[in-house]
Amino acid sequence: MSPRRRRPPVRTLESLGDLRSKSVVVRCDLNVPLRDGEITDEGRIRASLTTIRELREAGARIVLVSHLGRPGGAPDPDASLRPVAARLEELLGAPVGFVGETVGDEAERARAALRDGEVLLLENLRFNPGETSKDEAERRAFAAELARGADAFVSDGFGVVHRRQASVTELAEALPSAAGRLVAAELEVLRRLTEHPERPYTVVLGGSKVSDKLGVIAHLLERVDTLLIGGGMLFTFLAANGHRVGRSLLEADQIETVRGYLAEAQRRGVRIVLPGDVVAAASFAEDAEHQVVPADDFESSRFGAEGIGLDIGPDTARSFAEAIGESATVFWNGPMGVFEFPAFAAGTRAVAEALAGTGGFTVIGGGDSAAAVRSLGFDDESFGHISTGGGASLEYLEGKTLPGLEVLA
Ligand SMILES: Nc1ncnc2c1ncn2[C@@H]1O[C@H](COP(=O)(O)OP(=O)(O)O)[C@@H](O)[C@H]1O
Ligand SMILES: O=C(OP(=O)(O)O)[C@H](O)COP(=O)(O)O
Repeated sequence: MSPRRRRPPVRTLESLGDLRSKSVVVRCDLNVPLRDGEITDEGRIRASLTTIRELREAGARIVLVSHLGRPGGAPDPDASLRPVAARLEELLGAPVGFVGETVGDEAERARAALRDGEVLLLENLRFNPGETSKDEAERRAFAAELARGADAFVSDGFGVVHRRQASVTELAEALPSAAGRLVAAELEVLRRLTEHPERPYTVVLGGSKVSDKLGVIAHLLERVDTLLIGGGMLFTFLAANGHRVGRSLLEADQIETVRGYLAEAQRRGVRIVLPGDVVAAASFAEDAEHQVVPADDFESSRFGAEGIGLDIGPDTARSFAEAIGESATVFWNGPMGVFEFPAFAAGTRAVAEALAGTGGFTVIGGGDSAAAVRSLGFDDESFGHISTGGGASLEYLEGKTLPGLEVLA
């Protein structure tokens, strides 16, 4: 097992001193799922309230910043945070101002007009190329604009602490900075998973951010007993085992890497459970015709090579549930299928039921995973913890130093 670096604790709000009449920029992760402009899961908004309330009580002038989706550095009306401001105002029970830009004259005026305890939300950070630029100087320049006129920075967007982005890393360096209450609370739970996970320890991986998340497997193999692979991720594994996967999500350039993971797992005695059956659909659509097929013969469905895999099959769901039931610790990130379409939600539901039914310690991470279990009718209390960050918690669990935490140490 590779040596575990001890991670230094992050600075908390106390380190910022008296914030009365101070302008405080707060990085939240208000990246909520939207459908036809409606918020379908408001978990991340609710999770941000503790810090905002505390700063209001302290008399700070609060400037909230967040991203929503991946608009790619240019304005996109479908990714506006305006609906989030309206919902935040209701949940907070206090006015939340909104301006339709992140930086610029209008944003500056609104920031300067804030009085003690007032809250302003700026438009989507990712409408600006500087936010996600690979060039550090560009990120620094954008962070300097965000920092203008501010006295302090609070990092509370746990879902993005694994990103080296202007509002996460460079902004924290530009101002006196500290972790907010959400980030501190998330780290508290994740520490329990990294320091003394009770065994057997199972990690369930799915979702669609496959290229982001495949990389964590190398390090997870040093830490877990069992890995269950579903969601969009499973097809790269099937391809690595020589199977055809029609038009399913596939990271072709990762096939060799995945073969390496499979070999390494065998060497280490880690069990990687791959689906035995999957649901093939005629197209990526809510009402698509579909059929259960053996995972090793995906193109045998009536859709042939045109088929697209949208869920794990019922046998797989049963075997995943069994493995979860035998585990003392379970971490799950990424839905097992396209749960937003009821016809392809059964795998995700089965895994959620198994987690809810086990006596072990269970953690679910990720915006869509959290949205999935809530939309399927599970209470947050059915699980040990629901983390607001999927990629962030996975990278934390694999032992990485996360850039957004390093700058707060
Ligand atoms: N087989 C699949 N093909 C395409 N998308 C999938 C598949 N399985 C799950 N998904 C999608 O993955 C998305 C969530 O992925 P991701 O963002 O990685 O999870 P999280 O937000 O929980 O970290 C969901 O919108 C779901 O529809
Ligand atoms: O949804 C998020 O992450 P998650 O899907 O890993 O939970 C965060 O808002 C980060 O978004 P990003 O993966 O576009 O940087």
